[in-house]
Amino acid sequence: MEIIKIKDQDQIKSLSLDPNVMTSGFFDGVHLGHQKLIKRSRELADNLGLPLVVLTFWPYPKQFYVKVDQPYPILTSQEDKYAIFSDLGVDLVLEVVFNSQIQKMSPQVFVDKYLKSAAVKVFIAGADFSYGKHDVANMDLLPQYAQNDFGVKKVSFIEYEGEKVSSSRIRNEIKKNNFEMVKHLLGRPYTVKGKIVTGAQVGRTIGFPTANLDNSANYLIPSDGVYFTRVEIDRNYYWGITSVGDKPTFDGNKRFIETYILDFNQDIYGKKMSLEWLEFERPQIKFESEEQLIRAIEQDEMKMRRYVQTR
Ligand SMILES: Cc1cc2nc3c(=O)[nH]c(=O)nc-3n(C[C@H](O)[C@H](O)[C@H](O)COP(=O)(O)O)c2cc1C
Ligand SMILES: Nc1ncnc2c1ncn2[C@@H]1O[C@H](COP(=O)(O)OP(=O)(O)OP(=O)(O)O)[C@@H](O)[C@H]1O
Repeated sequence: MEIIKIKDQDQIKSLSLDPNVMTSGFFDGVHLGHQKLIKRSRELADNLGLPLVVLTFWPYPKQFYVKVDQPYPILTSQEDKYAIFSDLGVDLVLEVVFNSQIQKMSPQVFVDKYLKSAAVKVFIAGADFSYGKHDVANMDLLPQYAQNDFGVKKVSFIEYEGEKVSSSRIRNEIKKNNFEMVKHLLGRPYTVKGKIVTGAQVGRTIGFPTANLDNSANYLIPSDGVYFTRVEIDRNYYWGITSVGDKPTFDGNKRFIETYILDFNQDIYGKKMSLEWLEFERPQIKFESEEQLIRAIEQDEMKMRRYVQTR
């Protein structure tokens, strides 16, 4: 699978692409709905004997529509997203640099520059695919902008338990710590990845070493609390207890994602770690003393060991 970054609006034309089937979206999470859409697109492309192109974006277009100062949190990194695309048989990814210029582009110019210039024969997407402000260029209006240059195929929504599978639904379930439901909607467990970095380095030691996850990739992290997790480092798997919070017992003011890895004692600074969220255990507590915190973590560990035996 080839990945081409599209930095300016006339670049696609200069690529002189072969006629293709194209689908498009941000695909955050590459959830079950997205997977089904890509599989259908692949089948269509095979039937027509054409390659499959995914037109996607970076950064997250939602950022430009929802007025927030912080980058919008993601469910999947671009790297992981593209690995799934590749497994699903995508031939080419066009990653368009999304900016306010594209946001303001008229639907017709968008269709001309990004679809027609890419030699699209059939554009296939879910019923809610829209470009620009809502309902400006949606799947029903797209044939008008296509002007018979390409066909448009609308795919009906994939549902789970009677409700549309969507990234926003998955976000809500993560916020509610419903990791089993999230697993069903994603088709895999919710996993965040990042480097292990040094913590506050205040030199305090409570006898529970923790691996701090650097979340500069800006994954959506569950709310403050203590969680049972599964950790992957160098393709080895371990059980972990992850604390998300600002160490209220010590009046901390910085949020950490720190994991105490069971039966583990290695120097792992700088390594990449994957954290799979299994279960919420308890909220963060401001303990009266360090002693009480230590007793609580000992309890956490006992519960985790019991939990592991049930799996
Ligand atoms: C399993 C676990 C549960 C934790 N729960 C809490 C908590 O409820 N309240 C709190 O203030 N800190 C909690 N922490 C964070 C500890 O305060 C922190 O790991 C400790 O202060 C060491 O910090 P340091 O890395 O800065 O030395 C927890 C840590 C772990 C590993
Ligand atoms: N449940 C679904 N079934 C089929 N296609 C879907 C489903 N959800 C999204 N799609 C389609 O997948 C493509 C990518 O979706 P995109 O990332 O743009 O938004 P989204 O997943 O619908 O967002 P959200 O989940 O936040 O509503 C679009 O063509 C969209 O219509």
